[in-house]
Amino acid sequence: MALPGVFITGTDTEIGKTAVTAALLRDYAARGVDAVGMKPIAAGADETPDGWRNEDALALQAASMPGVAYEDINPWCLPLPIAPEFAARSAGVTLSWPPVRDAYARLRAGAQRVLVEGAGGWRLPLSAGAEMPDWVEAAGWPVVLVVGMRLGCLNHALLSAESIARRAPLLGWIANTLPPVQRRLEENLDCLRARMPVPCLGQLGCGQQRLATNLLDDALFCFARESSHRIQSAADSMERICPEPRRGTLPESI
Ligand SMILES: Nc1ncnc2c1ncn2[C@@H]1O[C@H](COP(=O)(O)OP(=O)(O)OP(=O)(O)O)[C@@H](O)[C@H]1O
Ligand SMILES: C[C@H](N)[C@H](N)CCCCCC(=O)O
Ligand SMILES: [Mg+2]
Repeated sequence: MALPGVFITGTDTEIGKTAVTAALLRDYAARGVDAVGMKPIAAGADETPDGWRNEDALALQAASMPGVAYEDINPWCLPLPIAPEFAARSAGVTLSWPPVRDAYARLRAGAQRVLVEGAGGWRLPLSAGAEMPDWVEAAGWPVVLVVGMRLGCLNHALLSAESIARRAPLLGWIANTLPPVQRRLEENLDCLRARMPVPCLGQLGCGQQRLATNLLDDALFCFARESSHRIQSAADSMERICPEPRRGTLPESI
């Protein structure tokens, strides 16, 4: 079964999307699953002899299966560490979907899993008429929400889940325990487990490097099966409504 990429978004910037994505990639590697991380848009980069390089994209490349080109991991690498729309303006470029679409196709052709890290939070503006959810919808990526467990995360998590569900399938959420560990952490986790519309797929602890991928895989395979059933039933319905003409019999209307 061809699995779609999974879009990893977060309740904010700097809340652990990269830490969680890299930890998931390391667990896939330990399980012998060929997995690759992607950072379509990165804002904040250093100039190197090989070109501009972003630390998130490098971290994902390091945690990915070997031999993946940086340019496919990070098609849009912008020098300034600011909102990508403004960083693109400063760089004299306009963020567009085709380079991301083509790079993703190459990554997906060579890997069993592709984890696509967003930038900032879910509704990231990209240009005058586009936001990141437009690309996620175009790609058909299901979404996982990383919740940075810090004061304020309850509201951010619930609002993000509500907004994501309007545009894309939300597979689940992952708790990331950033330092310093928030007060009453367990009560915050219990509150989200009770209120979030989708299951918790794991928790990355403080300073941990690995995160089990089994719950993510369960949710992803379930999504892929349901999607293929929907496509098949739509095809079946079309067949019933307008069956292919049998050879040698032309419809009366011609
Ligand atoms: N579970 C954790 N334990 C310890 N440090 C963490 C943890 N999660 C994140 N951090 C640290 O917090 C900082 C922000 O994390 P990270 O870069 O993953 O955030 P992000 O959401 O990917 O940010 P951006 O929006 O810029 O992509 C980093 O210095 C990272 O090492
Ligand atoms: C530069 C930073 N580390 C992120 N890569 C980009 C964060 C974009 C935030 C946009 C916003 O204000 O919502
Ligand atoms: Mg990141």
